[in-house]
Amino acid sequence: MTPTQLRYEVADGVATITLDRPDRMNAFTTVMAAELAAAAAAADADDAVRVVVVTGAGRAFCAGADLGGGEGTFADRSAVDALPRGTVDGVPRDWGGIASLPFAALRKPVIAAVNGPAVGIGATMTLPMDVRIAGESARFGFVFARRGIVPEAASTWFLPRVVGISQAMEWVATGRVFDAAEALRGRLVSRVVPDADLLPTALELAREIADNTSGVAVAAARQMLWSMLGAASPWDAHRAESRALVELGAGPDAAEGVASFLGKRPPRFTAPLGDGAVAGVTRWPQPPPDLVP
Ligand SMILES: CCCCCCCCCCCCC[C@H](O)CC(=O)SCCNC(=O)CCNC(=O)[C@H](O)C(C)(C)COP(=O)(O)OP(=O)(O)OC[C@H]1O[C@@H](n2cnc3c(N)ncnc32)[C@H](O)[C@@H]1OP(=O)(O)O
Repeated sequence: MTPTQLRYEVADGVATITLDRPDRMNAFTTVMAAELAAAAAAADADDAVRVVVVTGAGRAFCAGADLGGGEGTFADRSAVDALPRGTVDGVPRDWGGIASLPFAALRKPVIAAVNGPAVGIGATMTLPMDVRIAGESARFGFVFARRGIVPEAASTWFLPRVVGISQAMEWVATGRVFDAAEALRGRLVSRVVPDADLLPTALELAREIADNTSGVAVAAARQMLWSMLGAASPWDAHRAESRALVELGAGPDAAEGVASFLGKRPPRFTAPLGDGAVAGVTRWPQPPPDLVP
């Protein structure tokens, strides 16, 4: 089904997802949540897609939950009051978890090109995206406490692991909106570029990955890096790495990686991603049984 609140385009091994409600600063709705999940699933299933780039149309990346009227917004208190209390479904299943966790579980790297304000779920959805690049006019805000609620989209797991507990607490406890320079100092973003250079920079990085690396090797490395954040010891990492090394080392991409180097030619990697278990590294994160849709 053609999405109505985002655009999904694939070119040169890169899927570009553009949040597309510029008149509402791409404010988030349940429709956008469902369309984001569908776009992440499409990118994961498409062997022609090696890397995903996410950005916003217009002057904002995403202004957070749409606090105005209309389908899937939060102006309607009766809709909010109707939400079940005390269950894992308190927040509609197609909400925070959908905005982030499908990107976390992707078997491909995700680059967020933050082109303006990213506030509330607009900020938290970027946390499982592996690389965040900001345009100079980007702003971020974990504003939840200023709206009387708490962070969502699994951000209380992701944010302290991305920026550290001290910086996470400062941004969450104040709820302030801060600029790209502060985001860079806090290591929320890896670089800040002029606005006009943002999408070209993100696409150049995406193509550098797509053109030079084995998809199955990057998928395995990505899932090990993230999943080891919860590991009990470096031995857990060593175990996963050893399993993946042996399996990938016997695979076609390892042979091609060596042959292309020795042959002084670009690599042509062909190993498929497989059925979701990549090189012995299972898909991460797996939802616990009581959260499986
Ligand atoms: C918050 C939910 C309450 C209901 C609780 C329900 C509980 C159960 C379910 C909860 C699950 C939802 C959780 C959600 O994911 C959490 C969030 O995302 S909270 C964050 C919500 N978003 C915001 O609070 C952002 C508010 N906006 C801003 O901070 C700023 O607008 C900006 C984005 C930093 C941009 O600033 P400026 O460039 O200065 O622009 P303006 O402020 O002047 O805004 C221009 C214009 O746009 C309107 N607008 C801005 N943001 C939103 C928005 N999110 N929704 C609707 N409208 C928005 C703003 O009012 C201005 O309108 P105008 O005055 O021009 O008519």
